[in-house]
Amino acid sequence: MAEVTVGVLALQGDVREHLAALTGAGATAVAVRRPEELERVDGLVVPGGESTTISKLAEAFDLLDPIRKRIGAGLPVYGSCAGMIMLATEVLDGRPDQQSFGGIEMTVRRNAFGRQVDSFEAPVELAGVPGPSFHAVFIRAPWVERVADGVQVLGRVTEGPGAGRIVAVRQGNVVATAFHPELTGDRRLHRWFVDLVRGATDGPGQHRFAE
Ligand SMILES: NC(=O)CC[C@H](N)C(=O)O
Repeated sequence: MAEVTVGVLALQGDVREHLAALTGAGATAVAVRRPEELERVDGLVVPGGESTTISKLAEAFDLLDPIRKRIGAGLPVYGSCAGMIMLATEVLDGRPDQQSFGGIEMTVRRNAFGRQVDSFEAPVELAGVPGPSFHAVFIRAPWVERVADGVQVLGRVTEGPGAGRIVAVRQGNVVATAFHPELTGDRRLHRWFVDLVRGATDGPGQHRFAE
């Protein structure tokens, strides 16, 4: 199987958990803090954490535009929770100066499930990922309020206060979930993403556009 290097944006958030999950899924996993490090990866994970902080640090570390450009050139990217927010073209309830990388034409609402359900767990089935429902962990999670044509809805909350809400999406090579598979032992999503990276990579630094 082709070896692929997947970066984890290491500015803030649950970086270590994603690095471990990617290693477990068969990729070479590296932390990305500088533009030079970004150039070497075949795929990128934007972790959960705090999107306002990740946004500020991405600007301070000169990563905002390089990441936008690589996404535009077809880089496979997966974002969980705050990472989902960073991949949205429109963010509701964000800070006025909050920036995102874009990549998925969608509107997300930060902290959407509200205070009473700051954190909760619910089963979520993901289209394209075989096996039983994910035991999805939501922590001050966003939900997706609108998707443009061309954005595939991969999963919705099936139970509880947010039942029916979209919490997993894909547009081309860019994938996002409102929940955190990196916090559970379930590696199916990371394996699926590593396969997506393999499929998109013809050689180091070469990326095709998604089907
Ligand atoms: N667990 C998380 O990543 C929380 C996301 C956080 N509420 C934000 O707006 O970025």
